[in-house]
Amino acid sequence: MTLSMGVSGGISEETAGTGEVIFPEGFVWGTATASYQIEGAANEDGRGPSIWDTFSRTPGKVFAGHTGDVACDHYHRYRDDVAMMADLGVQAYRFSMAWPRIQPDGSGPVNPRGLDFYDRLVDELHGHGITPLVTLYHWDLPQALEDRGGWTSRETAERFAEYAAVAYGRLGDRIATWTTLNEPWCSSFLGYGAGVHAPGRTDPGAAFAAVHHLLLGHGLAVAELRAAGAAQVGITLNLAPISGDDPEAVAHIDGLQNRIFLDPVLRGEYPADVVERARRFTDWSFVRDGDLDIIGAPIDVLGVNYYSPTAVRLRAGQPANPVHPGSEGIAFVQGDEEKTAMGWSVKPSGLTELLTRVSRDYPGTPLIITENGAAFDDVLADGRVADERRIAFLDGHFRAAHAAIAAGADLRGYFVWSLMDNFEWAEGYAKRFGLVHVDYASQRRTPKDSALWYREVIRRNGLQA
Ligand SMILES: OC[C@H]1NNC[C@@H](O)[C@@H]1O
Repeated sequence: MTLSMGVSGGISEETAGTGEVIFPEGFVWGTATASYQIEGAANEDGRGPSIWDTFSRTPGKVFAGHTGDVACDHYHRYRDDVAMMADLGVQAYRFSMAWPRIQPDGSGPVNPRGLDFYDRLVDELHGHGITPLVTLYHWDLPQALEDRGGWTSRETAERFAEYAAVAYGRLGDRIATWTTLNEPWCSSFLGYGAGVHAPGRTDPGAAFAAVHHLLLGHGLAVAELRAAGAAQVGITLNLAPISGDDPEAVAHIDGLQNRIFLDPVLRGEYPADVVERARRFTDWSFVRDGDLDIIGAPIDVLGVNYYSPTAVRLRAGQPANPVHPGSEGIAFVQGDEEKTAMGWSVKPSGLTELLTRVSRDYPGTPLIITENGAAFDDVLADGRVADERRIAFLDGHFRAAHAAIAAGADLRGYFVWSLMDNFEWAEGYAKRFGLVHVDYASQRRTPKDSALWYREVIRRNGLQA
């Protein structure tokens, strides 16, 4: 089953507010994870070091010095985890492959034992009737490539395309949907600009070079995947609706958060206003003739990750937010909405706004919500996690997604982040996003109430009144 199969049947008559909501026939319900966040086995079966192995070992970078060395031990427990997904009725599973497992140095020799793991995982998924959706890169760049410049270097983009071809060569017969990158905004602006993610660099110029080479890697990988016969290719972007009273401030942040990725991938051009504003940090000389044609090659599906909206306003004297180069004088403000354990505003209507905007401004590409979910301070008591706030969060966002479909968005599926609690990057294991609770000492999995609720949503293909 491919994930962008045409959904048949119309939208049920949506009842306003909390009424019954039924999604189109064929709508795909899934869960999502990423390799470094769940696999563990960091030094097993030939896996090489990634920038996150290095970063998490750098004192002060990750909460309490947590690392992905063991994580959820998914590398060894994948059969039980897949069986657990099947029990929850999950129809599709979004996971990422660890480049350093497949090419320990990021180039050259392939590690067959790394590919063997994904072989086993994909066969287990198919054995349970669960459709795989793979992300080729979810931030665990081989350290050897970072040592040669990482995403600031054009070479990394070229090596990424080679890696994509290797991965497809082994698994292309069993994976229909291939997405190249997860959230290049995080890899570039958090990793090279603000330094709060691996590799921990704080150089805005490097961040813009990373933006370009990540996108070039995407385009080069799409060409390899197409040549190899991939059924569906795409990319996942973390996007947010930007609101505020000052149009220039909104345009500035919308440009850095959204349009600097959407425009190249879906229009084959960088937004002129972003290029001009960035000239104080870069001369864009890393862009070569023909690059934008490569980056803008058509894709079959756009993955959208949404968590929370962004609101900005002008504030005299406000220092730049290091995550948004050049944002002096722009304050990031939060409303009085409920907050998650990450401090993020809960605003389901932001999802409707985002999906309808993308559909309006970038028509013609089917959308999948590849991540949406929330961290709350879950408590396991008597073998149960009564995570009613997560249920409310998901209920609201599912309704918001349905409203976007009713407004014309071509939304094909929804992957809840995350299947299970896992390594939340700089927050380590302190933040729990899972539908399933993980006791890291025992590795015991406990489906939360939200997982049992989600099972009913999937069975019903919608929400009860
Ligand atoms: O912060 C929650 C998630 N956001 N998107 C990327 C994932 O790796 C994160 O865990």
